[in-house]
Amino acid sequence: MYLPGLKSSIVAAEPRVPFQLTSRWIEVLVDCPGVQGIYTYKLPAELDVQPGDILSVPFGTSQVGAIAIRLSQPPADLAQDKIKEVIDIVSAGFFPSGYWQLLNRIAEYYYTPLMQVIRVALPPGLLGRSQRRIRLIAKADAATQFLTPAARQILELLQAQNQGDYSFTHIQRQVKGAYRGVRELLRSHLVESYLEPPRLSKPKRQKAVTLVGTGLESDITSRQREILEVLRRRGGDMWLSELLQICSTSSATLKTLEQKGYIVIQEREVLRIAFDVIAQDQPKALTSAQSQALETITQLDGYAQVLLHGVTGSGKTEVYLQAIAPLLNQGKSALVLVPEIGLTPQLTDRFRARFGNKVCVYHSALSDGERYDTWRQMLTGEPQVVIGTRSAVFAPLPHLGLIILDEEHDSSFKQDQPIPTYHARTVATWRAELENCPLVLGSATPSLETWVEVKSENTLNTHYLSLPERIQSRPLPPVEIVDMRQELQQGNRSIFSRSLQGALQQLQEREQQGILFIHRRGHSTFVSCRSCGYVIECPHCDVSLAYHQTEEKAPEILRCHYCNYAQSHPRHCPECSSPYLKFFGSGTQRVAQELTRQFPQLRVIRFDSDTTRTKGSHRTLLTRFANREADLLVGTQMLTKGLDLPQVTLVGVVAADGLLHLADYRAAERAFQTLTQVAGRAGRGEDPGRVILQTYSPEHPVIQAVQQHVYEAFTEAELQQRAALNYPPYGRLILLRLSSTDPATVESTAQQIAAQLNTISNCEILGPAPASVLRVSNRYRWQILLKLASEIQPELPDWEAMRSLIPPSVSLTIDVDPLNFM
Ligand SMILES: Nc1ncnc2c1ncn2[C@@H]1O[C@H](COP(=O)(O)OP(=O)(O)OP(=O)(O)O)[C@@H](O)[C@H]1O
Ligand SMILES: [Zn+2]
Ligand SMILES: [Zn+2]
Repeated sequence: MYLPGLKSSIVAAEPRVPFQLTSRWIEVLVDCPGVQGIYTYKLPAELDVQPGDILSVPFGTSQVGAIAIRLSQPPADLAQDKIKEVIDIVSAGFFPSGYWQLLNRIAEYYYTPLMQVIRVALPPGLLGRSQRRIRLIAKADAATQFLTPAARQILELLQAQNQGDYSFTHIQRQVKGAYRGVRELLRSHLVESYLEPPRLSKPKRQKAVTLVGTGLESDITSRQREILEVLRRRGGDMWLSELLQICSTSSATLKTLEQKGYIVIQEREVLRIAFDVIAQDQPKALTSAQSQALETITQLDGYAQVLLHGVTGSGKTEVYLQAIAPLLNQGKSALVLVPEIGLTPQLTDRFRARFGNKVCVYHSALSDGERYDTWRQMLTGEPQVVIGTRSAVFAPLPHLGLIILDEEHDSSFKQDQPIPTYHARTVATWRAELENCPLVLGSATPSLETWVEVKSENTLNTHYLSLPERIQSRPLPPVEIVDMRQELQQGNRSIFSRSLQGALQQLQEREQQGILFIHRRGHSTFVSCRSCGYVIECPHCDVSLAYHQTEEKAPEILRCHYCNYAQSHPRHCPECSSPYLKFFGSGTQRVAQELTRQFPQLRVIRFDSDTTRTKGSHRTLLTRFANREADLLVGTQMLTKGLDLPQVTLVGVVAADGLLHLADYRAAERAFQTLTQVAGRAGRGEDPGRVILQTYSPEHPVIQAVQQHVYEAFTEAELQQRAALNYPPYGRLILLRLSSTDPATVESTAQQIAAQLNTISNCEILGPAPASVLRVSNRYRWQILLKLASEIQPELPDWEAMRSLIPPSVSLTIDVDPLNFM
């Protein structure tokens, strides 16, 4: 089976099968406890079923709910008279029109079976928890004498009830032949059928701590006093779990305080989708660049792709907010996609301050219950704003008026695995097309893909909007580049240059705050023996183990950043027993320790994936920093994304080099984006900012471009190189990843597949080659990279056909438009 061309896929996703008038078939998704799959049913002639309708179908010995996905041909391997018939439509138009077209298009473009696409899109057990109900719609004065006895009996049953509304199962128990009876009543428009999502099972209760002390505490320790102080500063009322986390204290300590009468701990009800009360805020008076941008966006009618290119701190969020407000008044909804959940507390707070409880947050870290609640709220069709990470692009909002992708350049919008390996920006474009609404892509450092798409003159429906200045014409911070080779030559062996040391010294004196960016978490990237050169490696992966120590005297651990294997740090070299083991490369922990040593008075918060593992910890750490409980925030990549803290004046980049020398064709683009974004955190308030960028390659074009704040010049130069090598955005890439526990099988399979693919025209095949780290978690990994002219959907065998070439012990991922080449 071969796929149709790219351009036609939107059309191809629509059913264009020539149906006979008498028999039609439909593929439905059955999704009940224990069963999840796509099945084909026959359609009775009198039912007008559309994709997105909820149906009831016979399944085994019972009847279950199912979602109509697409009209189809009967499966070849089933006798037609064996195919069962759809019983009824339970709820017409349950999903927005075009939704299933979107999922089909994703399945096709990303070489993924539709079922796998549905799994990322829908919360599990959607239908299993819902209930079909029947209610009266008209006064039954006429025509009832023609009804069959069953239908009349049902009608009487409903009329006898106050609201004229019963569950279908109740009717079934009361009336014989309920199916036919209900169908008859539906056809005569006397009743309607609808699907009721389950009511919230049980309100969730959680412990809250309330301050009741007088402020005259005398019989408590200073530690306990500190806890009361934290509670007081936050208005005297906090969730227990939050207080425990912020104060790193135990329930026992809080119990003591309760016994002494300073606090009260009691259970309180929380909404499962909990949010703190946030002060209302009003729309701001826009700058002229903001007004121009807003005007263009609000005047759009139907599909359009808009790039909102605004330097860091130029007020893109305010434009989003004011573009959404009128939509809500028109009864429409908006979808806002953001890169990572660590970024969302601040952004969601801003949205909630403007739109209150019309805002829902949706991301993959929600529990099934929370995900389900949010879904239920979306399907009501009430105008609302959904903010979420990449999977929220599937949020089934009806009446979608606008899609926004904030920080559109960010690579966390791309899923590497499992399949479908979708990019939320690509899917958002299709979704906006299908819903006929605008898509706004916002960034200070747009991806080259978006830049080319919006800037090339022959595309219709694209708009380029620019916010070239910061709010209140604040300057972008000057970037000072420090050549670390010279520092060393001049006798400075510290990881901080003299310039950075001076700036750190000044922070506390001036009551300002700073951010230090480090490329890696952990302490050191690897440990090696000074006597024999042995490097300690992961037993399951072909990589060195990273050294972790959270603070001085804490346990020393070696950890694998690929498979998370951990062991304690050996005292002697496992190879030669020498005690001289040395650490190389510095991560966040090492930098934090070094800071404590050199600047003991400086209060530091570490912000990386090790310290933000638990739910709510991003928010907790950022709130502490915003409340000036620390002078310096030390962290990785996460710091670069959308933080808006006016009191931050200093940004330091400890070593830019780790970003510059990554071995993939996007390294320069990514390094430029990351460094520009992190630099953009400085000087967003009244006090001017300052950036100190330490590097061993000060002459590198990326470093130069970051210093001069020249996005466009950098981008044009980078695009020339991409064009010369036919890399994206000019050519397309598809990466096949193969892995197996058996090194020989995976290698030979990769070779066979590459040979098969060699027959595809217009396609260059690179590899097969072992992945840059061959073995991860004891699986050997090989890759085949396909390079294609842009706009061509290659005639790749479909997923099933490809799968059949591969022995069961080998796993395959087809990564379309890959960003990650590890
Ligand atoms: N018109 C305005 N008048 C006054 N303040 C504004 C205005 N618009 C935005 N701001 C404020 O300016 C600050 C920066 O805005 P915002 O965070 O939206 O910038 P941004 O463009 O998203 O930056 P980045 O890309 O760096 O995240 C915010 O504190 C915001 O409240
Ligand atoms: Zn050794
Ligand atoms: Zn490992």
